Amino acid sequence: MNAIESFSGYGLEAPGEALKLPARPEPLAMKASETALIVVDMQNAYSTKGGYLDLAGFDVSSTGPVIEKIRQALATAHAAGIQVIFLQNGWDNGYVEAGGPGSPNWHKSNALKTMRKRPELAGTLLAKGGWDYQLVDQLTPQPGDIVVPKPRYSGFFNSHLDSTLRARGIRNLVFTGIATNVCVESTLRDGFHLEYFGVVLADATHQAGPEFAQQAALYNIETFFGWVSNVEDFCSTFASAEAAVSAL
Ligand SMILES: C/C(=C/NC(N)=O)C(=O)O
Repeated sequence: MNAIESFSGYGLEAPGEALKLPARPEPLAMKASETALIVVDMQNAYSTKGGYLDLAGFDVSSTGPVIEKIRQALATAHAAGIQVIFLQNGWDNGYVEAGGPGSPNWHKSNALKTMRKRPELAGTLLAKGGWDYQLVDQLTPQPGDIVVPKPRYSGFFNSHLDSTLRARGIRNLVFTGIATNVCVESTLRDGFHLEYFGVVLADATHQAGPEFAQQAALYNIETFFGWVSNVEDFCSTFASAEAAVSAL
């Protein structure tokens, strides 16, 4: 029995059967109705050539297979009745939400730094309304999916993510997206502190930086903050929830 199986709930009995997702360091029991698939920042900025990460010198040449894996996870989530949430990172086009020199974000954000270094890019990176900010064409939200804009690495800061999840009785967060070692890990860690169970589908994520950053993030998650699984196990686990939804 794992931690979730022995948990007695918080007054509301969620419908559906708890399924056991194979994961490291141990399988995780979760109900589709208490689970959200979180797609982190799958914007041109993070996965397309000519987007922010590419312009800032990070390698985005192998994000294609990640997009395909996320598509597979999305198909299963939709069919199984799992709430899908897209996080979208960025700021108003005047960059007020990015914070000025009084914010560490102004000093650490590589998007803001790149625009300061290359004035011809000013106003283009991660600005709402622009191509860089847009979700990639291959991952368009479907009716019923929720898009949560966020202005910092963690999806829980200055956003409606927590209230959106709590209002729906969601306690398990299945993470996909880019970057594993920045916004995925930041959001999963904050979720941990807010009592959400976080699991990352490793092959549906990609790091910003060298491969060791991916491995370090996954090690941290598996060892300290959550669980690590993959798309195939997620899809085969929730195929039975899918069957239950289509029988309704
Ligand atoms: C480096 C970086 C990562 N963002 C993310 N979505 O993980 C950034 O936003 O500057």
